[in-house]
Order: sequence, then structure tokens, then C-alpha cells
Amino acid sequence: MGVGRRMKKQGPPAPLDESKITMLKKRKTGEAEAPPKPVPSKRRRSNGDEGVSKKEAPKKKKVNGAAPKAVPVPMSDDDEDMEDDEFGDLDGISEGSMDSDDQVEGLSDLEDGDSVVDSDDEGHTRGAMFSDDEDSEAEERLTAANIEGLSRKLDAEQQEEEEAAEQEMQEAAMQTNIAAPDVFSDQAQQGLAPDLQLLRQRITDTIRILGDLKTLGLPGKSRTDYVDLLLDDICTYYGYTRFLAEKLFHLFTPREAFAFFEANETPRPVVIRTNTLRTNRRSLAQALINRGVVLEPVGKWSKVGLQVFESPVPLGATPEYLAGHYILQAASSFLPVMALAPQPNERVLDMASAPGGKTTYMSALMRNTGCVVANDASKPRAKGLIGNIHRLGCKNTIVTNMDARTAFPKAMGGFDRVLLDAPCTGTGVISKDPSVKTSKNERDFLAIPHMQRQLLLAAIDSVDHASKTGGYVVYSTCSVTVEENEAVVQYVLRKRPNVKIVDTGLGGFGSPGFLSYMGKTFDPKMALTRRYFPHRENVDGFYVCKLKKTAVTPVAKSEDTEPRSKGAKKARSTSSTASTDDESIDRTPIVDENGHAADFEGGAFSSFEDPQDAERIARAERNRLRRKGLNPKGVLNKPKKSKIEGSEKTSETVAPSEEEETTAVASKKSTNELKGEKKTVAKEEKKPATKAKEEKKPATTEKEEKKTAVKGKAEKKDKKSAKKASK
Ligand SMILES: C[S@@+](CC[C@H](N)C(=O)[O-])C[C@H]1O[C@@H](n2cnc3c(N)ncnc32)[C@H](O)[C@@H]1O
Repeated sequence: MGVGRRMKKQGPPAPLDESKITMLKKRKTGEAEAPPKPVPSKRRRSNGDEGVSKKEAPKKKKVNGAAPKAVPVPMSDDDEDMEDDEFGDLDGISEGSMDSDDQVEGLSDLEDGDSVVDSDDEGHTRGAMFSDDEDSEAEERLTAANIEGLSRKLDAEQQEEEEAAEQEMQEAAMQTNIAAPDVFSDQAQQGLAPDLQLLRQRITDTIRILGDLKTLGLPGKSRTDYVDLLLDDICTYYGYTRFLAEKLFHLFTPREAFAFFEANETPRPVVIRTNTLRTNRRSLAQALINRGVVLEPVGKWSKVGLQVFESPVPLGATPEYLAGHYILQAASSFLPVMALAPQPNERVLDMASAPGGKTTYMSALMRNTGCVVANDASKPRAKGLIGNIHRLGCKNTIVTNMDARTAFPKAMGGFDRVLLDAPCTGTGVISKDPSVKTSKNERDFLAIPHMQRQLLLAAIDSVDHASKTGGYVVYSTCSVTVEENEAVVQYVLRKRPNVKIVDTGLGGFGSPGFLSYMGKTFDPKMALTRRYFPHRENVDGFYVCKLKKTAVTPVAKSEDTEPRSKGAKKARSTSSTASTDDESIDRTPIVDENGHAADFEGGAFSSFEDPQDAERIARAERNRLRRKGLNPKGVLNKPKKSKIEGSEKTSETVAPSEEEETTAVASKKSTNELKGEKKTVAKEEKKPATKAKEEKKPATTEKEEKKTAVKGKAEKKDKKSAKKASK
């Protein structure tokens, strides 16, 4: 982060939005309109900043007029303090704090039951950050050093608010004065370079019309016409492919979709996570403020996050960074770990862990006890993971480099908890990686969810359901699409009736998972899963689901007979109920919700055997042919040709061959990502039936070749004898 580069460009990012929690709190207490209660004196800050409202803060800056000053504060916290910080650092935040009378029953802080405080409450001093009853002097110095930067931030925030208000007023005026605009009138301009301002205007107009189509819609124009136009405009304005724009658009109302696309154009706040194995948040904040960094706690929901507004030094190269006191980590990626809640002395698996943001957080929560197996299939990425583990001082961590789909639970199983932070399309992090806008196609949305399903089944099978302390799996992605989230969870619920969705424990932060989408309904408990959006919570788009395993997964016969690794055996034998391999295998067939036995043919991992999948695959195939300029009906209805003879697919061969292709895409993708995994991929790509066909192929060809050779010789002889005769 350069010196104020981003600040100059676009002002500071808005603080992470906790309004959901706050609103809940207000609703519950009925205090929404009530003025802030006076804070008990022992919790008040003693630096004279009490009552400094957001608006007053900038005045102070003018009076002082000085740059953020380095105020040396002794780093006196001992180990005890470090633990304090992780689990209690925000206790007693000054102006924002409430005494016990104010605490809202049932609305506890996410980590330790503190009441949740609205950071936007009037009278709440934003400068009051690190208050601690025992150390108010240190806090005072710390706040004084940070106040200048915070003031600047507030200035910019205020300006932003004023601009937004003005824009809103203009829009409102437009809405009342102007009749419904004819958004189709300037379509003739298509083909010319788009006037972005006009385009944006048309986007907002179309959204407004869609909000009240009956009154504002033109006669003869349907909702679909308006949605089509809007999607075209969104693609042109923001640079998405039509395919992805449509997919994302349908997650929201048109108005909210616009907010989502807009939010993808601005970066999320820079956040760092305090490594409590090395320091505590207060000491870290103090050290960074001394370097001129402007920051504040990320929000009441985390005890270890710091949101950085401005830094005159690169955050990835400070002495504190090099000493492993913190890691740069998006706020939303704290959430899966918080949901997993690994406990000291547990055995935990992080299935796809590089570069280790979550692994190292788990290790810290476990206070370097127990064991974290951090796996990643990519060797280069695993190197980064090892670097972070060393830098942050994680001593309870083992790094493995395997394809988690096939390696677990064969190589190791019986874990107390498993985190699967799955590889995904990244539609939640478009602001970080805008290439997603154009690079993700239909094929990705088949292959990636397929891989996610395989990984999640493996995650479930790797957990010890009888763990005394755990038995949990957390599934997360940084994508917002339903295919990669609810649909994956729904699939594994069907395949593994021995798991159920449980509360993530992340409180009111985020939105509930979808209960239905595009005509498909999901498990009612899907509402317990959490979704996070850039435009709602000002964090990267994320999905978190927590599952509890309630019984052993039956193992396919082929797996039963396979020798287990020593690690897996040991894990099983140490699990609280299972003393031998045999005992740990529950042979009762697992049935799905329709009473059908779960299908474990061909191993614990399923392939595209679902009718739902087959349908999607067939659709993808038709689209592929269309893209090639072929008529799918013509091609697919052609009589079946043998695979050896031609590459063209017939209707009978579509589903299986697409399956192979999709698996190959998934495998190819992982091969690209994962060097050194080629052997596994090759094995998966070749199915026995295909193999057999291919093995036959040389024999057939040999025969044909011989025939041709004999034929050729005979023809030559004929020609020679004909020549002789003519002579
Ligand atoms: C979303 S990233 C993980 C980020 C990580 N959890 C963190 O917090 O730093 C997904 C990871 O999955 C890995 N991956 C992809 N396919 C995999 C597979 N089949 N088995 C294990 N890891 C895989 C990728 O290499 C990538 O590092």
C-alpha cells in the first residue's frame, strides 16, 4: 500500500458494515431512537476526546494541523496479554461500550459474548479504539497518535456522504419531474463507442422502470425487454461477459444487482490479522501507528483484525510483518475459521490451505497445540504456505502436497475438524481480480462445482463423527454463485445423510443462504449458512457453511480392501469410539431422502451420474456446438458414429463424453495449478470403458492396415501384368 495512493484516488474505504447486527440489536432493545446512554465513568476515556462526534473530529485536525506523530508507547504486554487480546481485547471499549444493563440478551458478540455496539451511534467516538480499564494512559497516547489519520478519514467520509446525498436528491428530483424515459430510444447508437455517462444514466433509468413496470414501462415492452437492455448495458459498462453478468444479476433484484456490480469496481478495505502467537492487537496497532499507519479495529465481530486506512510504509515489509506479528488477510476470510472454531489439542485438516491465511489463524486459535494438517495440491502455492507458517511461528502444523479429492481420508482421516476453503470461480473477489469478468465460462461453472463436490465429500469422510470436541466440517468459497455454494451443500447432503447443517456461530453478520433458486428448493437449514457480499457488508463476497457429522460414512467395497495408511489407522484407533478399522465402518446402507440407498459405486466420490448433471451437461454440449457454429439438433441427431472413426458426438455419446471432458477440464485446471499431479489426473481421465475401447483400437487398425497392404500389393501386381500385356 503506497502513501495515501488509494486515499487520493478514491478516499478511504467505508468501514466494514456491521449494521445488520446493530439493526438487530436496536430492534431488540427498541432503542433505535434513544440518545446514547452516558457511559459509566470508569470506562470513559480520559484523553478529553469524549463526545467527539464524527463531525467534530475534523476540527481537531485543523487545530493541531500536525501529521500523525509517532508516540512511543512501551510494548509491555506479556503472554497473558496476548491471550487477552484474542479473547477479550475489546471488552470495555469506551464510548461505545455499554454497561451490563445495556447488554442485549441473546445478541452476543461473535467470539465472547460481548454486546454489539453500533459504530455509527451518535456520540460514539471512533477514536476510542483500544480502551482497556487497566491501561487507559497507553490507550490515550495510542489514540492521540492515530486521531490525525482518523480525522482525515472522517473528512473524506463526510464528503462522500454529502456527495451521495446530493446525488440521491438529484435522482429523486429526476424521478418526480421526469416522466418515464424511453430507454430504448438511443439504442440506435449501438456500435459506436459508448458514452459511459449516458450508459450509466440508462442503467439507473432502466432499474427505476423495472421497479415499477406497470406505471413506467412503455406499452409493448415487457420486463424481459428491459432486463435484456439492462444486461447489455451492464456488460458494456462494467466489462462482463453476458454469461457471467446474467448469472450474477439473477442473484439479486435489479437495484441490488447494480449495487453489487458497482461494489466490484472498488477495492475492499485493507485488513490485517494480528498473529496472537507473536503479539496482541493493541501492541501491534501501537507499533504500526508509530510508523504513521492509520488504522482501527475491523469491527466488533473480530478481536484480531485491524482495518488499515492509510500507510506510509508497505504493509508487507514492515519489521512487524517480517517478525510475523500480522498477516494481510481479507476480513471475510476470517469467517470460515471463526465458524470452524478449532480447539486447542485437536487434530484439524485444512484441505486446500495455500497460502495459509486460514491455516495460520487456526494454529493461533489452537495456541500452537494439537495438530493442523495443511494440505494444498499446488506445489508452488504450498511453498508460500510454508513461508507463512514459518514467519508466523506456527509449530503445530504439517504441510502436505496432495490432491485432496483422492488423498483424504485414505492418507489421513479421523480429524476433529476439517476446513474446506474450496477452489472456486472467484465471483466474490472481482474487485481484486477483474479478469474473472471475462475468463469464467459455462464450462468452469460445471467443472469447478464438480470438483467442489468431490472435495466436500472427501472432507466429510475425513472427519471423526465421534470426536469428543468436534466432528465438524466448514465449507467456504470466495464465490457468490449458487452452483458453488448452496447447490454443492445440497448435493453432499443427499450423498451423505450422515451430515447436517448447523449454525455457523457467526451471528447476524452476513445474510442467510438461499432456500430456493431458479425453481430449485434447498434444505430448510440452508438458511443457517452465511453469505457475504461486497455491497452489503463491504467485504469480499464469501460463503460459509458448517456441517456436523453424525455417523460414519459407509466405505465402498473397493476402499474397504485398500490398505490404509498408518496415519489413518492410527487416527481411527485413537478416535473415541473406533478401536479397529472394522469397527469404524458402519455397513448399514445410507439412504437418501427418497429412501434409495446412497450410491457409492466406484468409490466414495461420485461423478456426473445425477440426472440434474446430465441435463446440464447436455445443455453445455448444445451451447458448445452453437458456439462452434454448428446446429446442435443436426449434429446430435446424427446416427451414432464410433468414437474411433470420428470425433463428432452423437446424442447417445453426449453425456458420457461430456463427463469425460468436464472431468478432464477439472483435472487439466488442477494440473495447471498443480504441477506434479499429472499421474493422478491421467488415471482419472481414463475410464475403464474408454480405455478398453482405446486398447481395441490398435488391433482393429492393424487388421485394416494389413488388408490395405495386401490390397495394395494385389493392385500393384495387376498394374504390372496389365502393362506387360499392353507391351
Ligand atoms: C481458495 S484457495 C485456498 C486459500 C487458503 N485457504 C487461504 O486461506 O490462504 C484454494 C486452494 O485450493 C488448492 N486446490 C485446488 N485443487 C485442489 C485439490 N484437488 N486438492 C487440494 N487443494 C486444491 C489451490 O491450489 C488453492 O491454493
